[in-house]
Amino acid sequence: MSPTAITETSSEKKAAVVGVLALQGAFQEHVQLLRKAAAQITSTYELSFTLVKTTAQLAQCSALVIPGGESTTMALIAERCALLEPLREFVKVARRPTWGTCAGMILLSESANRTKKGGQELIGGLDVRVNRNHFGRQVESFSVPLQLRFLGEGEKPFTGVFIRAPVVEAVLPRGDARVVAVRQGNVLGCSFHPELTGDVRMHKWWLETVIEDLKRREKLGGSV
Ligand SMILES: NC(=O)CC[C@H](N)C(=O)O
Repeated sequence: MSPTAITETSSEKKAAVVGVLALQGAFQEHVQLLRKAAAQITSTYELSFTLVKTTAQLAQCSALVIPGGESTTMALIAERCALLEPLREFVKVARRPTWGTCAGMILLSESANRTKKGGQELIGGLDVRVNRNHFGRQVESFSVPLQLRFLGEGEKPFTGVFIRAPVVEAVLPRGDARVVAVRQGNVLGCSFHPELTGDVRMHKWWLETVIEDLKRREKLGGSV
């Protein structure tokens, strides 16, 4: 994948693009919350947000969100648009910060069960096995207060919205788990839907990790 250029803006801020995969699912909600979160962050980077439907659009991005929706549909569309390999390269070779929510986390897992015969194409990046639809069907959707320690000690609980949500049932190669948020290097996954809460905290926290990554790449003298 070609390096992503950053450009100096008149305010001497460096511009960087964060993409939201827009093949299917709740991508608009993510864009709205990312914009709201970015407005609360002061940094030397001017972040802009874009919908990603093509390889060319992906190549502009320094980081990516993969939304909730239907992972099999998203994988199929990605395959038809020849986006699957570029996505794998983005996540696993370029190691760009990538956050998958619900179906997005399924796609970012190395292994998923309850897939149809023949299996499901995944992007991978997280050494976990997820169990799709672990928390039941659409009518069994629920929300529950979650204590997300990475948001800071003493923070009020975060509302976890679970809709046909997966669980991380194994951390590979170690074994059994029952996890709803997982981070491995540049890849973050969560079972729930922070973009449906209006609560900006998780998007803000993730964008701060993206900015850290941009700074690190700049220091290394590579592409941002
Ligand atoms: N809300 C969601 O993203 C549901 C994910 C869905 N169960 C799937 O397998 O893709």
